[in-house]
Amino acid sequence: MKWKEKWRSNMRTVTLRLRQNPYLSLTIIISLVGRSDVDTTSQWLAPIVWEGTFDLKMIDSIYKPQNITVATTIFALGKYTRFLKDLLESAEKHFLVGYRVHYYLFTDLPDQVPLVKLSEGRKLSVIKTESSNRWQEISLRRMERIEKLIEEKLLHKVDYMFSLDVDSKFYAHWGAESLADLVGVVHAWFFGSSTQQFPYERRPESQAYIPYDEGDYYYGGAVFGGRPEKVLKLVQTCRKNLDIDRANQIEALWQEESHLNKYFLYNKPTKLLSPEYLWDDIKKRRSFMKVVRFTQVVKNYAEIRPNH
Ligand SMILES: CC(=O)N[C@H]1[C@@H](OP(=O)(O)OP(=O)(O)OC[C@H]2O[C@@H](n3ccc(=O)[nH]c3=O)[C@H](O)[C@@H]2O)O[C@H](CO)[C@H](O)[C@@H]1O
Ligand SMILES: [Mn+2]
Repeated sequence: MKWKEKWRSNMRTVTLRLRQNPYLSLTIIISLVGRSDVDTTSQWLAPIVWEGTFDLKMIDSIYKPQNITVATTIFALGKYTRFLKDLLESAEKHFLVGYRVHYYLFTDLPDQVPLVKLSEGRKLSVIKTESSNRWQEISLRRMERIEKLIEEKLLHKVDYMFSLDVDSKFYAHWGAESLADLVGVVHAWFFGSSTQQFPYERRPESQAYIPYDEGDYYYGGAVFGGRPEKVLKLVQTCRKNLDIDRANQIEALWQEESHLNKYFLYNKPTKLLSPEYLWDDIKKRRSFMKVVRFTQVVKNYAEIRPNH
């Protein structure tokens, strides 16, 4: 066969394969052009994880042989227990599949924890926790509870950890590409906004204060993680600053999320997860979102929270 004929026949096969598998075409296009539509590194050269920026096979070949365990804290107090079933079931389908995951579930209502079948190597521990009559308090006290858990159970025992909001659901793959020393997620609603528009705490009286001329990203409080010793420093600092604020009778605009943003401003995350890792069901899908991996589900705030 002449080389021209051979070339034509090869191209016919490639075209046919691509037609049969549109996902393959998309993967090839993304890998050819990369992600020129979004930033894939921060100014301090931390990767920002987007679909099309990582080779999963390569990543799994690094982490799988290490037989790592990833602890995951979830708080479900009061009526928020209703989110557990969907969150856990979807996590078993998409979250670090094939890895050891230990869910630590904090709740005041252990009886309402649904029975969800966990895959091999995965387990769930329930930690009985007192509730509060203010949702703000429930949310921000996660910091001190995670601090205690790390000190008592996680330090030097697990490799990585995440804290996840319970009013959430996984829709697609979330794997080992998300692991690093210190991990934050870029908040979907403030991705692309100017730093002046970020809802950082702007009152100098609060420990979470960030002046208008500072800032780089706005991180969501719903997802953070990393190595236990790094997360310990984070939650400990936030807890101390929350204590000082409490003594001064001031509560930051977005509670612990404001303190988290202050911490990340001066202690940069080593990996940033794109809004693929924290989208919102009520938010219109944008063209840069090739995949939605994890989202906040719709909730009726007035009905579900203990206060408004
Ligand atoms: C998407 C995102 O980044 N969300 C953050 C945002 O609002 P959200 O509206 O997401 O806050 P939220 O009502 O989901 O509360 C945060 C979390 O606290 C827990 N919870 C809260 C109330 C309750 O009655 N029972 C209960 O268990 C639960 O785990 C929930 O996921 O701001 C909060 C602080 O103001 C937190 O930083 C959230 O992580
Ligand atoms: Mn939430």
